[in-house]
Amino acid sequence: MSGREFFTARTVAEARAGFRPRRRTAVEHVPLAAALHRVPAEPVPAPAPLPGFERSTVDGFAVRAADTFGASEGLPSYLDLLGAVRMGAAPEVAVRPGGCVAVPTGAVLPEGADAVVMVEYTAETLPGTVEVTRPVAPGGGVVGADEDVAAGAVLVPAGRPLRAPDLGLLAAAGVTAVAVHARARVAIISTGDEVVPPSTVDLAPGQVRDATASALAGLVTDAGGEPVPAGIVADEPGALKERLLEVLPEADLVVVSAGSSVGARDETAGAVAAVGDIWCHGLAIKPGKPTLLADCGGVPLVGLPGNPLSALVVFGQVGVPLVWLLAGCDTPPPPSSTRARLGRDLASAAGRLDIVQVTVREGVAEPLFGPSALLSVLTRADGYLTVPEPATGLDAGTEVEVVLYR
Ligand SMILES: Nc1nc2c(c(=O)[nH]1)N[C@H]1C(S)=C(S)[C@@H](COP(=O)(O)OP(=O)(O)OC[C@H]3O[C@@H](n4cnc5c(N)ncnc54)[C@H](O)[C@@H]3O)O[C@H]1N2
Ligand code: MOO
Repeated sequence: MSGREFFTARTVAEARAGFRPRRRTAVEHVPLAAALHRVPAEPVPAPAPLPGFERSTVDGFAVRAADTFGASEGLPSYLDLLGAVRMGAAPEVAVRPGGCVAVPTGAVLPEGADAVVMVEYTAETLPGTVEVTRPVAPGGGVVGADEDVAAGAVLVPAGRPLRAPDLGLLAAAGVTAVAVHARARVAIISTGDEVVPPSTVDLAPGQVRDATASALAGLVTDAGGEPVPAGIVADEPGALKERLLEVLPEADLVVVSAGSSVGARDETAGAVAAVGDIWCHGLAIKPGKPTLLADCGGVPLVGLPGNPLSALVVFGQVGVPLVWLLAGCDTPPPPSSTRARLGRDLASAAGRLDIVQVTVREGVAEPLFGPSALLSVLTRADGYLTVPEPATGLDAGTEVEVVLYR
């Protein structure tokens, strides 16, 4: 095989299914205040039922439902008002046949009652007597002692990033710390003789500031990972291998941008082959074909195309799911998306996944064209659509799903 061709090219679907490291980050305990979007390492069971007591869900009167059957505006049921339940306190009075007890929303249901009639369907025309003008069924206006969560049931599952309501449920159950996977540490290496740090004020002819590393760090953070900046490596034989050997022991994932294409100075594949096994070199995706995936002694490595736009597109497709997976999350939280009509025809090649940047205005997705060398195509896009691997294109007017950037 000529050294100027990609070898072991794969589809994105193959990479997602087959390039799945076994490695997972360690488990740590974090307080609820630091647990948002973290991934529980184990399901968290409820230590006790929730809400823990039978509870009114309305402001009204606790009753025996049977005492209200047949009640109407014309022929109300008349019940003796026996007392009231205070919030946050045990009831001091029970409901007996023909009686009722005033209860606020959320109060303990007094003994003897099996329903709460809403205050709107009652009137206190005589002191001590409550007229009920609408029947309530047994269980109406009440939640059971374990209706939210039964004792021992799962409050939050393992492997799904915690959302705001999860924190609320854990707090309600008195669980104030959670065992979660540590954030995946993602070492980010840029390569190229022309690439200089963003802080460089005056550029020599041909130099470019490192755009990719900062943007990748953002994607890593968004995916719950911890970006570890690992600098810029020149296109010198041996330099990348040396840097890889430095960062690998401390990383859960290594990302190398540029140098994986077919140019004479493209050193990435050689350096990676020296420290690990290349799983694929060349991915059937546009943009982003010069992508490399490797296993470096259990640490996955993603070699990205040099063009920053392509690097970010590929990292979104194959890198972001890895950052989640390494931290124990099999199924990353779905991005928000919207349906739109495609504004014009799109051509594609069968067997290749196309990622097309679009704007969305009034339900129409308009593709943004331009070479992958232009990063601003990404900053102007509202989101992207995909032309699936088997398709040869999409016709204008087709309904498409646009994944939105946030
Ligand atoms: N003969 C061919 N030439 C190219 C092909 C091809 O198939 N045949 N593919 C093109 C595609 S597509 C891409 S993408 C690039 C990828 O090349 P490399 O991964 O080897 O990357 P470089 O050549 O080093 O860089 C490409 C481009 O990106 C700029 N760059 C690189 N790193 C950064 C960074 N951190 N920040 C900002 N800009 C960066 C670099 O200066 C180059 O302009 O190859 C095409 N060529
Ligand atoms: O794959 Mo290049 O990554 O299309 O710009």
